[in-house]
Amino acid sequence: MASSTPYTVRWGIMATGWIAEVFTKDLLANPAVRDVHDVRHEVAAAASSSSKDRAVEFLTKVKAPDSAKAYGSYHELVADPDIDIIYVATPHSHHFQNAMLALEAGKNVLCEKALTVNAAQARKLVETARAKGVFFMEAVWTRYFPLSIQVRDLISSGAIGNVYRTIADLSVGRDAPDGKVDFPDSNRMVNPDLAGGALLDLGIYALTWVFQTLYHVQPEEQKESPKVVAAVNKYHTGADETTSIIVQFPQHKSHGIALTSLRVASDVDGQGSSGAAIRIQGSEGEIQVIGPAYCPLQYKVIKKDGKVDVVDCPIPKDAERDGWGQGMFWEADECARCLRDGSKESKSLPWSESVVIMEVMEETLRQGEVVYPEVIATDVFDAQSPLNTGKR
Ligand SMILES: NC(=O)C1=CN([C@@H]2O[C@H](COP(=O)(O)OP(=O)(O)OC[C@H]3O[C@@H](n4cnc5c(N)ncnc54)[C@H](OP(=O)(O)O)[C@@H]3O)[C@@H](O)[C@H]2O)C=CC1
Ligand SMILES: O=C1OC[C@@H](O)[C@H](O)[C@H]1O
Repeated sequence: MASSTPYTVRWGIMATGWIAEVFTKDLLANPAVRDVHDVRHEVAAAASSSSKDRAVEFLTKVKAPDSAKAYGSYHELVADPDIDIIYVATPHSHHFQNAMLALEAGKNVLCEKALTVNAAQARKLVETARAKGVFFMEAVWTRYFPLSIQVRDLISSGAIGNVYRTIADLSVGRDAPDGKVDFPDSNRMVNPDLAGGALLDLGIYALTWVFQTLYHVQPEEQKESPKVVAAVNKYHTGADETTSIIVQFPQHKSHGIALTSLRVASDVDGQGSSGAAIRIQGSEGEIQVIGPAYCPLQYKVIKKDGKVDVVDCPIPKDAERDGWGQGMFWEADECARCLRDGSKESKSLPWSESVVIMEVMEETLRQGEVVYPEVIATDVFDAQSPLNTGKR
Protein backbone atom coordinates (compact mmCIF):
# COMPACT_ATOMS: atom_id res chain seq x y z
CA MET A 1 0.00 0.00 0.00
CA ALA A 2 1.36 3.48 -0.89
CA SER A 3 2.56 5.56 2.06
CA SER A 4 0.69 8.80 2.74
CA THR A 5 3.87 10.46 4.04
CA PRO A 6 5.61 12.29 1.22
CA TYR A 7 9.19 11.28 0.51
CA THR A 8 11.44 14.19 1.52
CA VAL A 9 14.60 15.22 -0.26
CA ARG A 10 17.20 17.48 1.36
CA TRP A 11 18.83 19.77 -1.20
CA GLY A 12 22.20 21.48 -1.21
CA ILE A 13 22.41 24.44 -3.58
CA MET A 14 25.78 25.04 -5.24
CA ALA A 15 26.10 28.72 -6.28
CA THR A 16 23.90 31.70 -5.58
CA GLY A 17 23.18 33.30 -8.98
CA TRP A 18 20.01 33.86 -10.95
CA ILE A 19 18.91 30.30 -11.62
CA ALA A 20 19.91 29.06 -8.16
CA GLU A 21 17.41 31.55 -6.77
CA VAL A 22 14.59 30.62 -9.15
CA PHE A 23 15.11 26.88 -8.60
CA THR A 24 15.32 27.18 -4.82
CA LYS A 25 12.09 29.18 -4.69
CA ASP A 26 10.46 26.43 -6.73
CA LEU A 27 11.75 23.85 -4.23
CA LEU A 28 10.09 25.84 -1.47
CA ALA A 29 6.76 26.22 -3.28
CA ASN A 30 4.01 24.03 -1.85
CA PRO A 31 3.85 20.78 -3.92
CA ALA A 32 0.09 20.50 -3.28
CA VAL A 33 -0.42 23.58 -5.48
CA ARG A 34 0.78 21.48 -8.43
CA ASP A 35 -1.17 18.48 -7.13
CA VAL A 36 1.96 16.64 -6.01
CA HIS A 37 1.56 14.72 -2.77
CA ASP A 38 4.10 11.88 -2.92
CA VAL A 39 7.32 13.92 -2.63
CA ARG A 40 8.49 17.14 -0.99
CA HIS A 41 11.66 19.21 -0.85
CA GLU A 42 13.76 20.78 1.88
CA VAL A 43 16.55 23.30 1.38
CA ALA A 44 19.26 21.99 3.67
CA ALA A 45 22.15 24.28 2.64
CA ALA A 46 23.53 26.67 0.05
CA ALA A 47 27.14 27.40 -0.82
CA SER A 48 28.80 30.34 -2.48
CA SER A 49 32.31 30.19 -3.85
CA SER A 50 32.54 33.95 -3.22
CA SER A 51 31.83 34.10 0.52
CA LYS A 52 29.76 32.64 3.32
CA ASP A 53 27.97 36.00 3.61
CA ARG A 54 26.70 35.64 0.09
CA ALA A 55 25.28 32.22 0.92
CA VAL A 56 23.58 33.71 4.00
CA GLU A 57 22.09 36.50 1.86
CA PHE A 58 20.88 33.97 -0.65
CA LEU A 59 19.13 31.85 1.95
CA THR A 60 17.44 34.95 3.34
CA LYS A 61 16.32 36.07 -0.10
CA VAL A 62 14.67 32.74 -0.90
CA LYS A 63 13.11 32.55 2.57
CA ALA A 64 14.79 29.25 3.36
CA PRO A 65 14.07 27.76 6.79
CA ASP A 66 16.37 28.82 9.64
CA SER A 67 17.81 25.31 9.73
CA ALA A 68 19.42 25.78 6.28
CA LYS A 69 23.21 26.01 6.50
CA ALA A 70 25.33 28.58 4.66
CA TYR A 71 28.75 27.61 3.34
CA GLY A 72 31.52 29.76 1.90
CA SER A 73 32.86 26.98 -0.32
CA TYR A 74 31.62 24.21 -2.58
CA HIS A 75 33.93 21.74 -0.80
CA GLU A 76 32.10 22.23 2.50
CA LEU A 77 28.74 21.77 0.80
CA VAL A 78 29.55 18.41 -0.76
CA ALA A 79 30.95 17.16 2.57
CA ASP A 80 27.70 17.83 4.45
CA PRO A 81 26.21 14.45 5.48
CA ASP A 82 22.74 15.98 5.87
CA ILE A 83 22.32 16.64 2.16
CA ASP A 84 20.74 14.10 -0.21
CA ILE A 85 21.33 15.85 -3.52
CA ILE A 86 23.36 18.76 -4.84
CA TYR A 87 21.94 21.16 -7.42
CA VAL A 88 24.83 22.57 -9.50
CA ALA A 89 23.86 26.09 -10.62
CA THR A 90 27.20 27.48 -11.77
CA PRO A 91 28.01 28.59 -15.37
CA HIS A 92 28.37 25.71 -17.87
CA SER A 93 32.15 26.18 -17.84
CA HIS A 94 32.13 24.94 -14.26
CA HIS A 95 29.66 22.05 -14.49
CA PHE A 96 32.17 19.26 -15.09
CA GLN A 97 34.49 20.14 -12.20
CA ASN A 98 31.65 21.07 -9.81
CA ALA A 99 29.50 18.02 -10.57
CA MET A 100 32.58 15.77 -10.28
CA LEU A 101 33.36 17.32 -6.90
CA ALA A 102 29.89 16.35 -5.69
CA LEU A 103 29.84 12.89 -7.31
CA GLU A 104 33.29 12.06 -5.96
CA ALA A 105 31.96 12.97 -2.50
CA GLY A 106 29.24 10.35 -3.06
CA LYS A 107 26.44 12.86 -3.57
CA ASN A 108 23.48 12.59 -5.92
CA VAL A 109 23.58 15.44 -8.44
CA LEU A 110 21.20 17.53 -10.52
CA CYS A 111 23.39 19.62 -12.86
CA GLU A 112 22.20 22.64 -14.82
CA LYS A 113 22.23 22.67 -18.60
CA ALA A 114 24.29 22.65 -20.75
CA LEU A 115 25.58 19.56 -18.96
CA THR A 116 29.20 20.14 -19.89
CA VAL A 117 31.46 21.84 -22.42
CA ASN A 118 32.09 18.67 -24.45
CA ALA A 119 31.07 15.03 -24.71
CA ALA A 120 34.16 13.59 -23.00
CA GLN A 121 33.28 15.50 -19.84
CA ALA A 122 29.68 14.25 -19.99
CA ARG A 123 30.85 10.64 -20.39
CA LYS A 124 33.22 11.04 -17.41
CA LEU A 125 30.39 12.33 -15.21
CA VAL A 126 28.17 9.41 -16.19
CA GLU A 127 30.98 6.90 -15.55
CA THR A 128 31.59 8.45 -12.14
CA ALA A 129 27.90 8.43 -11.19
CA ARG A 130 27.72 4.77 -12.23
CA ALA A 131 30.87 3.85 -10.29
CA LYS A 132 29.70 5.68 -7.18
CA GLY A 133 26.16 4.27 -7.45
CA VAL A 134 24.54 7.71 -7.19
CA PHE A 135 21.75 9.50 -9.03
CA PHE A 136 22.75 12.00 -11.71
CA MET A 137 20.61 14.12 -14.03
CA GLU A 138 20.95 17.08 -16.38
CA ALA A 139 18.61 19.89 -15.37
CA VAL A 140 16.82 20.44 -18.65
CA TRP A 141 13.68 21.47 -16.79
CA THR A 142 11.49 21.55 -19.93
CA ARG A 143 11.70 17.75 -20.23
CA TYR A 144 9.72 17.32 -17.02
CA PHE A 145 6.90 19.73 -17.88
CA PRO A 146 3.54 17.92 -18.13
CA LEU A 147 3.36 19.57 -21.58
CA SER A 148 6.53 17.78 -22.76
CA ILE A 149 5.32 14.46 -21.39
CA GLN A 150 1.97 14.89 -23.16
CA VAL A 151 3.67 15.75 -26.46
CA ARG A 152 5.98 12.72 -26.21
CA ASP A 153 2.97 10.49 -25.43
CA LEU A 154 1.04 11.91 -28.40
CA ILE A 155 3.93 11.13 -30.72
CA SER A 156 4.36 7.62 -29.31
CA SER A 157 0.64 6.94 -29.71
CA GLY A 158 0.84 7.89 -33.40
CA ALA A 159 -1.41 10.96 -33.05
CA ILE A 160 0.37 12.71 -35.95
CA GLY A 161 1.56 9.59 -37.77
CA ASN A 162 5.26 9.10 -38.49
CA VAL A 163 7.23 12.12 -37.38
CA TYR A 164 9.62 13.10 -40.14
CA ARG A 165 10.74 16.54 -39.11
CA THR A 166 11.02 18.82 -36.10
CA ILE A 167 11.92 22.49 -36.44
CA ALA A 168 12.83 24.17 -33.15
CA ASP A 169 14.18 27.63 -32.47
CA LEU A 170 15.31 29.40 -29.34
CA SER A 171 16.78 32.77 -30.18
CA VAL A 172 16.91 36.08 -28.36
CA GLY A 173 17.14 39.30 -30.37
CA ARG A 174 19.98 41.10 -28.61
CA ASP A 175 21.48 42.74 -31.70
CA ALA A 176 22.97 46.12 -30.72
CA PRO A 177 23.39 49.23 -32.94
CA ASP A 178 27.18 49.18 -32.53
CA GLY A 179 27.42 45.78 -34.25
CA LYS A 180 27.81 43.91 -31.00
CA VAL A 181 25.18 42.05 -29.04
CA ASP A 182 23.64 43.50 -25.94
CA PHE A 183 25.73 41.55 -23.42
CA PRO A 184 29.05 42.78 -21.98
CA ASP A 185 31.95 40.68 -23.26
CA SER A 186 32.46 39.40 -19.71
CA ASN A 187 28.88 38.07 -19.50
CA ARG A 188 28.51 34.29 -19.41
CA MET A 189 26.35 34.48 -22.58
CA VAL A 190 29.35 35.47 -24.74
CA ASN A 191 32.44 34.96 -22.61
CA PRO A 192 34.42 31.88 -23.77
CA ASP A 193 35.98 31.53 -20.30
CA LEU A 194 32.46 30.78 -19.05
CA ALA A 195 31.64 28.56 -22.07
CA GLY A 196 29.55 31.38 -23.55
CA GLY A 197 27.67 31.24 -26.83
CA ALA A 198 24.16 30.75 -28.13
CA LEU A 199 24.45 27.00 -28.56
CA LEU A 200 25.29 25.84 -25.05
CA ASP A 201 22.96 28.34 -23.41
CA LEU A 202 19.93 28.43 -25.73
CA GLY A 203 20.48 25.97 -28.58
CA ILE A 204 20.34 23.15 -26.06
CA TYR A 205 16.58 23.78 -25.80
CA ALA A 206 16.07 23.68 -29.57
CA LEU A 207 18.00 20.39 -29.52
CA THR A 208 15.90 19.20 -26.58
CA TRP A 209 12.80 19.48 -28.78
CA VAL A 210 14.55 17.75 -31.66
CA PHE A 211 15.69 14.94 -29.38
CA GLN A 212 12.55 14.43 -27.36
CA THR A 213 10.42 14.24 -30.51
CA LEU A 214 12.72 12.34 -32.87
CA TYR A 215 15.14 10.35 -30.69
CA HIS A 216 13.70 9.82 -27.21
CA VAL A 217 10.55 8.27 -28.69
CA GLN A 218 12.53 5.74 -30.76
CA PRO A 219 12.35 2.20 -29.30
CA GLU A 220 15.58 1.37 -27.46
CA GLU A 221 16.77 -1.18 -30.02
CA GLN A 222 16.21 1.35 -32.82
CA LYS A 223 18.05 4.28 -31.23
CA GLU A 224 20.14 5.85 -33.93
CA SER A 225 23.09 8.22 -33.56
CA PRO A 226 22.47 11.26 -35.73
CA LYS A 227 24.48 12.88 -38.51
CA VAL A 228 25.15 16.57 -37.95
CA VAL A 229 25.60 19.48 -40.35
CA ALA A 230 26.01 22.90 -38.78
CA ALA A 231 26.51 26.53 -39.71
CA VAL A 232 28.01 28.75 -37.04
CA ASN A 233 28.61 32.52 -36.94
CA LYS A 234 31.19 33.49 -34.36
CA TYR A 235 31.03 36.58 -32.17
CA HIS A 236 34.15 38.70 -31.75
CA THR A 237 34.80 37.02 -28.38
CA GLY A 238 35.09 33.63 -30.12
CA ALA A 239 31.76 32.29 -28.83
CA ASP A 240 28.99 31.37 -31.29
CA GLU A 241 26.32 34.04 -31.87
CA THR A 242 24.09 32.33 -34.47
CA THR A 243 24.06 28.57 -34.93
CA SER A 244 21.86 26.41 -37.15
CA ILE A 245 22.02 22.63 -37.02
CA ILE A 246 20.54 19.88 -39.14
CA VAL A 247 20.35 16.66 -37.16
CA GLN A 248 19.61 13.71 -39.44
CA PHE A 249 18.42 10.25 -38.39
CA PRO A 250 18.86 8.42 -41.71
CA GLN A 251 17.22 5.10 -40.76
CA HIS A 252 14.18 6.90 -39.42
CA LYS A 253 14.11 9.23 -42.42
CA SER A 254 13.79 12.17 -40.04
CA HIS A 255 15.42 15.57 -39.78
CA GLY A 256 15.67 17.93 -36.84
CA ILE A 257 16.40 21.59 -37.49
CA ALA A 258 17.70 23.28 -34.36
CA LEU A 259 18.17 27.04 -34.51
CA THR A 260 19.59 29.54 -32.06
CA SER A 261 20.80 33.12 -32.22
CA LEU A 262 21.68 36.09 -30.10
CA ARG A 263 20.94 38.44 -33.07
CA VAL A 264 17.33 37.68 -33.99
CA ALA A 265 14.42 36.51 -31.83
CA SER A 266 12.15 33.47 -31.98
CA ASP A 267 9.36 35.77 -30.84
CA VAL A 268 10.02 39.11 -32.53
CA ASP A 269 7.61 41.31 -30.53
CA GLY A 270 7.46 39.22 -27.36
CA GLN A 271 3.71 38.85 -27.99
CA GLY A 272 3.74 35.55 -29.85
CA SER A 273 3.20 37.18 -33.28
CA SER A 274 6.00 35.08 -34.82
CA GLY A 275 3.96 31.88 -34.41
CA ALA A 276 5.14 28.55 -33.09
CA ALA A 277 8.90 28.27 -32.57
CA ILE A 278 8.53 24.49 -32.42
CA ARG A 279 6.82 22.45 -35.14
CA ILE A 280 6.75 18.68 -34.97
CA GLN A 281 5.69 17.44 -38.37
CA GLY A 282 4.21 14.01 -38.96
CA SER A 283 2.58 12.16 -41.83
CA GLU A 284 -0.91 12.75 -40.37
CA GLY A 285 -0.54 16.18 -38.84
CA GLU A 286 1.69 18.41 -36.77
CA ILE A 287 2.11 19.54 -33.19
CA GLN A 288 2.98 23.17 -32.62
CA VAL A 289 4.44 24.14 -29.28
CA ILE A 290 3.82 27.74 -28.24
CA GLY A 291 5.93 29.88 -25.93
CA PRO A 292 9.68 29.96 -25.41
CA ALA A 293 11.27 26.56 -26.07
CA TYR A 294 12.45 26.39 -22.45
CA CYS A 295 9.06 27.20 -20.94
CA PRO A 296 6.17 26.43 -23.30
CA LEU A 297 2.63 26.93 -22.03
CA GLN A 298 0.45 25.67 -24.86
CA TYR A 299 0.45 23.21 -27.72
CA LYS A 300 -1.76 22.63 -30.73
CA VAL A 301 -2.42 19.36 -32.49
CA ILE A 302 -3.33 20.10 -36.10
CA LYS A 303 -4.62 17.19 -38.15
CA LYS A 304 -4.51 16.92 -41.94
CA ASP A 305 -8.29 17.27 -42.09
CA GLY A 306 -8.03 20.70 -40.45
CA LYS A 307 -9.12 19.64 -36.96
CA VAL A 308 -7.21 21.63 -34.34
CA ASP A 309 -6.93 20.83 -30.62
CA VAL A 310 -5.46 23.56 -28.42
CA VAL A 311 -4.15 22.49 -25.01
CA ASP A 312 -3.09 25.00 -22.35
CA CYS A 313 -0.60 23.90 -19.73
CA PRO A 314 -0.18 26.76 -17.24
CA ILE A 315 2.41 26.71 -14.49
CA PRO A 316 0.77 26.57 -11.04
CA LYS A 317 1.81 29.46 -8.79
CA ASP A 318 1.96 29.26 -5.00
CA ALA A 319 -0.11 32.24 -3.89
CA GLU A 320 0.98 31.76 -0.29
CA ARG A 321 4.64 32.17 -1.25
CA ASP A 322 4.53 35.40 -3.28
CA GLY A 323 3.21 33.60 -6.37
CA TRP A 324 6.39 31.52 -6.74
CA GLY A 325 6.50 28.72 -9.24
CA GLN A 326 8.37 28.83 -12.54
CA GLY A 327 8.00 25.17 -13.53
CA MET A 328 11.40 24.08 -12.24
CA PHE A 329 9.71 22.10 -9.47
CA TRP A 330 8.75 19.35 -11.89
CA GLU A 331 12.39 18.40 -12.48
CA ALA A 332 12.96 18.49 -8.72
CA ASP A 333 9.98 16.14 -8.25
CA GLU A 334 11.52 13.81 -10.83
CA CYS A 335 14.78 13.73 -8.84
CA ALA A 336 12.86 13.01 -5.63
CA ARG A 337 10.96 10.12 -7.19
CA CYS A 338 14.16 8.64 -8.65
CA LEU A 339 15.86 8.86 -5.24
CA ARG A 340 12.83 7.32 -3.54
CA ASP A 341 12.71 4.48 -6.06
CA GLY A 342 16.48 3.89 -6.16
CA SER A 343 16.79 4.90 -9.83
CA LYS A 344 20.17 6.33 -10.75
CA GLU A 345 18.94 8.10 -13.88
CA SER A 346 15.70 9.58 -15.11
CA LYS A 347 13.71 7.84 -17.84
CA SER A 348 12.74 11.28 -19.21
CA LEU A 349 16.38 12.16 -19.85
CA PRO A 350 18.63 9.10 -19.59
CA TRP A 351 22.40 9.48 -19.29
CA SER A 352 22.93 8.11 -22.79
CA GLU A 353 20.68 10.79 -24.29
CA SER A 354 22.46 13.63 -22.47
CA VAL A 355 25.73 12.25 -23.86
CA VAL A 356 24.41 12.00 -27.45
CA ILE A 357 23.15 15.59 -27.25
CA MET A 358 26.56 16.71 -25.98
CA GLU A 359 28.12 14.85 -28.91
CA VAL A 360 25.89 16.80 -31.31
CA MET A 361 26.84 20.10 -29.65
CA GLU A 362 30.53 19.20 -29.66
CA GLU A 363 30.37 18.33 -33.36
CA THR A 364 28.54 21.59 -34.07
CA LEU A 365 31.19 23.61 -32.25
CA ARG A 366 33.93 21.66 -34.05
CA GLN A 367 32.39 22.49 -37.43
CA GLY A 368 32.12 26.13 -36.34
CA GLU A 369 35.71 26.18 -35.03
CA VAL A 370 34.62 27.36 -31.59
CA VAL A 371 37.31 26.45 -29.07
CA TYR A 372 37.04 26.82 -25.31
CA PRO A 373 40.04 27.25 -22.95
CA GLU A 374 41.66 24.07 -21.64
CA VAL A 375 40.86 24.83 -17.99
CA ILE A 376 37.14 24.47 -18.75
CA ALA A 377 37.41 21.86 -21.53
CA THR A 378 39.59 19.31 -19.73
CA ASP A 379 38.00 16.03 -18.71
CA VAL A 380 40.51 15.54 -15.91
CA PHE A 381 38.93 16.14 -12.53
CA ASP A 382 40.83 18.41 -10.17
CA ALA A 383 39.26 19.09 -6.78
CA GLN A 384 41.57 22.09 -6.46
CA SER A 385 40.73 23.54 -9.89
CA PRO A 386 39.92 27.27 -9.62
CA LEU A 387 36.48 26.24 -10.89
CA ASN A 388 36.00 24.35 -7.62
CA THR A 389 37.76 26.68 -5.22
CA GLY A 390 36.33 29.92 -6.61
CA LYS A 391 39.79 31.49 -6.91
CA ARG A 392 38.96 33.61 -9.96
N1 LIG B 1 17.18 26.09 -16.48
C1 LIG B 1 17.08 27.39 -16.76
O1 LIG B 1 16.04 27.92 -17.09
C2 LIG B 1 18.28 28.23 -16.69
C3 LIG B 1 19.49 27.65 -16.56
N2 LIG B 1 20.61 28.39 -16.46
C4 LIG B 1 21.88 27.69 -16.34
O2 LIG B 1 22.35 27.87 -15.02
C5 LIG B 1 23.73 28.12 -15.01
C6 LIG B 1 23.98 29.41 -14.24
O3 LIG B 1 23.36 30.48 -14.92
P1 LIG B 1 22.92 31.82 -14.14
O4 LIG B 1 22.30 31.49 -12.85
O5 LIG B 1 22.17 32.64 -15.11
O6 LIG B 1 24.33 32.49 -13.90
P2 LIG B 1 24.73 33.59 -12.82
O7 LIG B 1 25.90 34.29 -13.37
O8 LIG B 1 23.55 34.39 -12.41
O9 LIG B 1 25.15 32.72 -11.56
C7 LIG B 1 26.20 31.80 -11.63
C8 LIG B 1 26.74 31.58 -10.23
O10 LIG B 1 27.80 30.64 -10.33
C9 LIG B 1 28.81 30.95 -9.38
N3 LIG B 1 30.12 31.09 -10.03
C10 LIG B 1 31.21 30.38 -9.69
N4 LIG B 1 32.26 30.76 -10.43
C11 LIG B 1 31.84 31.74 -11.23
C12 LIG B 1 32.49 32.54 -12.21
N5 LIG B 1 33.79 32.41 -12.51
N6 LIG B 1 31.75 33.46 -12.85
C13 LIG B 1 30.44 33.60 -12.58
N7 LIG B 1 29.78 32.85 -11.67
C14 LIG B 1 30.48 31.94 -10.98
C15 LIG B 1 28.41 32.24 -8.70
O11 LIG B 1 27.86 31.89 -7.44
P3 LIG B 1 28.78 31.89 -6.11
O12 LIG B 1 29.65 33.11 -6.19
O13 LIG B 1 27.79 31.97 -5.05
O14 LIG B 1 29.58 30.63 -6.09
C16 LIG B 1 27.32 32.80 -9.58
O15 LIG B 1 26.38 33.52 -8.86
C17 LIG B 1 24.19 28.12 -16.46
O16 LIG B 1 24.78 26.90 -16.77
C18 LIG B 1 22.91 28.30 -17.26
O17 LIG B 1 22.93 27.62 -18.49
C19 LIG B 1 20.53 29.74 -16.41
C20 LIG B 1 19.35 30.40 -16.53
C21 LIG B 1 18.11 29.69 -16.74
O1 LIG C 1 18.30 28.22 -19.61
C1 LIG C 1 18.03 29.36 -19.95
O2 LIG C 1 16.74 29.67 -20.16
C2 LIG C 1 16.33 31.01 -20.15
C3 LIG C 1 17.32 31.91 -20.82
O3 LIG C 1 16.93 33.26 -20.67
C4 LIG C 1 18.68 31.72 -20.21
O4 LIG C 1 19.65 32.49 -20.90
C5 LIG C 1 19.09 30.28 -20.30
O5 LIG C 1 20.26 30.06 -19.56
